[in-house]
Amino acid sequence: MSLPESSVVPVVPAPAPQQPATTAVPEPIVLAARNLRVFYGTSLALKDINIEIPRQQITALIGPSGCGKSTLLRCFNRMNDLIPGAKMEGEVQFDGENITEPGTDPVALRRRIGMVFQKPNPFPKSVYQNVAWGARINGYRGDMDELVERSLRRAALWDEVKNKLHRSGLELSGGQQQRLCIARTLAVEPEVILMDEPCSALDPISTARVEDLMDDLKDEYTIVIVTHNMQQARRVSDLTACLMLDETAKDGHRTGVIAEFSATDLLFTNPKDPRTEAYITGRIG
Ligand SMILES: Nc1ncnc2c1ncn2[C@@H]1O[C@H](COP(=O)(O)OP(=O)(O)OP(=O)(O)O)[C@@H](O)[C@H]1O
Repeated sequence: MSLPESSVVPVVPAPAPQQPATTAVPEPIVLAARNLRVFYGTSLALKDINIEIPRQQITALIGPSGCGKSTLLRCFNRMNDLIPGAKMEGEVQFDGENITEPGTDPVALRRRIGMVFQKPNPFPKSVYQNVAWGARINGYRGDMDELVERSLRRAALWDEVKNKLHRSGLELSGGQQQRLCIARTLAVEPEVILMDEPCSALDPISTARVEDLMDDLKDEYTIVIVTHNMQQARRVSDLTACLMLDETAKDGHRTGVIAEFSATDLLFTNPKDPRTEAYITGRIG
């Protein structure tokens, strides 16, 4: 039955309920450096490094070549320990624990803080073995097939490799190899993923896939990425630290410092430090 026109009551939207004023709750800090200095031999590579990395966010480290981005990244899982002559002073905290203390087991630490490198570096083994490797040496007792599939799905690679799990990982394209390395890292179930220029060896399409993947992964993981590509930092990261060479060093040493650390949008639209502005506008290379 149709209603007479006069009985149709116009729908007036109910007033929106008053929203309480909210302030964004900052994510808890998962990694922090406090008064960190890093030496290679007698050469001071980084000084006065103070930074707090929030959980489940993407933090980008940018800055000119040689300012210490990769050095800082490697401090977070003690990868610098593997470089003869490298030494850290100050504190690096992971979940509130100072991981520079001699009591920290770097191997156990690297299980919780995984790393993806610039150049995809799968082992010369099958796709399956590449993913299973870390879990196996850590004594994983669950269903390995399930873990391999889950890790490859999480790395957005499953559909491309599900029919070639037992082919060499080296037969994949560069972009697929990098996602395989990410799957290998995820299979160890880390909390943090450090990425050192993960796209610099990839074409634009593969780069876009890795960037999309990073965006997906931040629901579960904290990501710290070193990138030379400022557009990439802008696209993917929530926070950006801009490192610079310290202009006050008089002894000829090239020492990196953090010039500015803030929300990515802010850093790129309204940099507070003239060195950041010079870098992001291309005046410092
Ligand atoms: N293994 C090493 N041994 C000695 N010095 C090193 C080593 N690795 C880096 N350095 C020095 O430490 C400084 C910082 O290097 P690092 O690679 O961390 O900078 P970066 O900002 O990541 O550079 P790039 O953008 O060119 O990769 C540089 O002066 C570099 O020469």
